[in-house]
Amino acid sequence: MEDCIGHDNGVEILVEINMICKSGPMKIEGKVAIVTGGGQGIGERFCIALLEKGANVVIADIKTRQGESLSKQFNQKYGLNHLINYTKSTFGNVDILCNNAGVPEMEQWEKVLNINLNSVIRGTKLAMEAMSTKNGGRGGIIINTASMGGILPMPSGPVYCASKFGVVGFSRSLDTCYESDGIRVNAICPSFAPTSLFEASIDSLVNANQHEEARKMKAIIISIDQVARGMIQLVEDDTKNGAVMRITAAKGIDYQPYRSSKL
Ligand SMILES: NC(=O)C1=CN([C@@H]2O[C@H](COP(=O)(O)OP(=O)(O)OC[C@H]3O[C@@H](n4cnc5c(N)ncnc54)[C@H](O)[C@@H]3O)[C@@H](O)[C@H]2O)C=CC1
Ligand SMILES: CC/C=C\C[C@H](O)[C@H](O)/C=C/C=C/C=C\C=C\C(=O)C/C=C\CCC(=O)O
Repeated sequence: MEDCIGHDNGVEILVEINMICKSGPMKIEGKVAIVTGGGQGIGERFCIALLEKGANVVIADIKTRQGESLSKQFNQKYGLNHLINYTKSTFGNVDILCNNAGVPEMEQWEKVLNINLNSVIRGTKLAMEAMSTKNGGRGGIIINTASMGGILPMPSGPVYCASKFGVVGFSRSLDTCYESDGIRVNAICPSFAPTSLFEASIDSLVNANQHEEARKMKAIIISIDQVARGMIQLVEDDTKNGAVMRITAAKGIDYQPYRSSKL
């Protein structure tokens, strides 16, 4: 807004108009995104969706046919810390972080918590340092992939469920960071989607003769593309901060309602 209307309330109007202009949807084209677990499944669709919107996408994955050597190199050499520094030094900024990597329930339950929760916390903290307007960054958005298993109990995967409840609580607790650092943090909670992780979970149930539980999970399956559309909605809508998006067969994309109380 170059020219001034000339009198005091003109300036107020200018400020007001500026504020209105600033609240448009976040433009993804040209932004820099990181997608952990981007080698397949939901993460791969996240990469495609962000690429289709013109973002530069850094894929961090330990197991992908196409870029396995790069991913291994990435992960061996860089890890999350170097991943973010590498992204910032290569592209100048980190604007979007999808903490998406995850593993299903397994015997080594500490691994489930380490990857599904600790890495989400670590990645969020590191990205916030890179993104924060307090550190010369330009702000940004962090999408933490939780699960409907982060809202509802999951007898078939109690530790997995605990990790996802943790992701939801952690993400919701960071809603003050938009005001202080220009960073929005949201959680996305898909229901069952046809990926390797889901298939591994079905196999475990079938092997344990829990055929009815497996049938129930398959009955409420959603599409991976639906999840990617939900992620894009969270990135583009800058009114979404500390939000918990649900993606279910029954209700499509909606948001978990919470009482506004905080501790
Ligand atoms: N598929 C489903 O039914 C649902 C999945 N989710 C969540 O979505 C996210 C993505 O899972 P899916 O695409 O379904 O599974 P997937 O197994 O198809 O893809 C997960 C990707 O993450 C990668 N990964 C695992 N550990 C990693 C690590 N330490 N560092 C880097 N990459 C790592 C894997 O190599 C894989 O490429 C996970 O957090 C999962 O818990 C949430 C709700 C539903
Ligand atoms: C052990 C892990 C096995 C599979 C994990 C899956 O990958 C995924 O993370 C878990 C999904 C869990 C889905 C659980 C319930 C889904 C319920 C519905 O979709 C019910 C419909 C609406 C509920 C919303 C409401 O209460 O209004």
